[in-house]
Amino acid sequence: MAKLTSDLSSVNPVILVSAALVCCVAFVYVRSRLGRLSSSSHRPRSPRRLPVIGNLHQLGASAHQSLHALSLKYGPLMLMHFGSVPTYVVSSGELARQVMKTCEAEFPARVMTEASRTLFEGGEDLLLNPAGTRTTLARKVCVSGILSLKRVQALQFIREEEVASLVAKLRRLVNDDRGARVNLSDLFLTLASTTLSRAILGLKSADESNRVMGQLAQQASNLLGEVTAVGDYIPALSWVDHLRGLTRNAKRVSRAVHEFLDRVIDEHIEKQNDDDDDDRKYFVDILLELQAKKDVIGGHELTRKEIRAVLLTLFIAGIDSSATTLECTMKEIVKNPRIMRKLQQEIRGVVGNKSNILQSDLNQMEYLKCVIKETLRLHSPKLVARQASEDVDVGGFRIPAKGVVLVNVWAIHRDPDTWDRPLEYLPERFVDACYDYTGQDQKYFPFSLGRRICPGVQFAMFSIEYALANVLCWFDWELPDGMSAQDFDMSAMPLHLVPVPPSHGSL
Ligand code: HEM
Repeated sequence: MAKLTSDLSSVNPVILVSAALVCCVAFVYVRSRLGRLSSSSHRPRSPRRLPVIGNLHQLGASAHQSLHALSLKYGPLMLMHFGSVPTYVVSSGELARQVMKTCEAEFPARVMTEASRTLFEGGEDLLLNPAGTRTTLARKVCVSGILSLKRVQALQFIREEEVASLVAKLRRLVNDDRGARVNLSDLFLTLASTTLSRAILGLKSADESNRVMGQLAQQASNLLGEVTAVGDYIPALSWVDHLRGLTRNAKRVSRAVHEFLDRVIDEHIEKQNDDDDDDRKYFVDILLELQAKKDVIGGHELTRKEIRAVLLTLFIAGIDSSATTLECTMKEIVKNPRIMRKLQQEIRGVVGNKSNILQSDLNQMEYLKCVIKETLRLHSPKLVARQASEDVDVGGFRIPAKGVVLVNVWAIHRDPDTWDRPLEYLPERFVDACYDYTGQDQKYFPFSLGRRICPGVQFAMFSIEYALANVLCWFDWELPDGMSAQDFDMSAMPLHLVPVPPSHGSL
């Protein structure tokens, strides 16, 4: 002890102070490491991030693909930071089910961006960001009112007329200019847009207003898909969006959409009393009736703003998704001539000598249904977002209130543990398989799962099956300029194909 004391007393005081300082620093470091370790055990793994931008630099041109590649390293639930927004990325079916179904009450809302707040007049949209009874109201309005099976069937005349007009256009082209190619991307977009404009607002397809609404819906949809709004991720830099004109553009589109919808709603209010034909009621008429009843749910009366929001949501949700499914199916089957032949044989076998296809014929087209399911496996919406309303545990990790979750549907639909040859287009995988669109299966959910599942499934399916059956029954399809199926590039936009008279002759 004396030795020790004397030894210590003989040490230079500068060395003593330095040693004490080093010990303090070491203590603080070890404590902070231990602290971080204990809190990170409740946090998923994260790729390394940069100051300010977080992990934004790791998102390539296709965010879903970049996120999938990172998830292979960091696991099926990883934490990323897009600017200042902590985002939990889910890449397994089991975790997707937990977020979207088991914990659906804790994840009631989609994520609002500056563009959606502007378009939906402050973000109170019933469908994008609902809360409480408004959610129930919105779902009721959509599911049992405007998108019910009865209503969707009653509007079959619109699908028939619009598809007949597309077929007539193609027939004229084949007769007048054989071998000419058509821009199928454009034709499908117009078909989806005119069909929905008629069903939602009753706008006649030949009217200028139908075309204008289609364009406005497209602009609104582009705004919502705008991932480059810097302010959504780094609020301090939102002035960049002002400088780039993004904010001004969103306001302009929002104003134009609302003025347009207001005009149409007023016209329908004027006409409401003269027209009692229930089968000719459009979605806007149903909403106005619900508004007039005033007792939709708990005495809540639909406001004009809410009606506009529901109408706009239907346009945005319905047009691109339907057109993309039609376009991707045609791309996949021109790339796979065996599938095209098998499908045409089925369709033509069912239609026989009839000169038009009936809605009831579609029930016998089993292979057509498998083809569409396979298209939706590979080409349905890629990322679905949710925001937690309170702290919630997912996969053993705590996601805090306001935490954003991105479900990578693209990756789940290609999971090699679920799907044999996952990258190949094989409609046969759905023959005798029990996958459907009801969101029962965590491995396959192109229309989503849980309480936010797409309420437009039936409308979409009737429209897509009917359009494809017609386009494939009355025409054969070739690639332009003698291109072979192997050389066809799936990512080529727009899709140009050459319609020719069917090999069995009748056009
Ligand atoms: C192939 C075509 C379609 C696909 C693949 C599709 C898929 C989806 C998906 C994945 C969602 C997101 C659900 C979520 O956030 O969990 C959604 C929402 C929605 N879809 Fe569709 N959809 C299609 C067509 C349609 C059509 C034609 C309509 C209307 C006529 C429609 C109306 C809606 C509405 C209103 C929502 C919002 C529901 C809510 O927020 O609760 N969809 N759709």
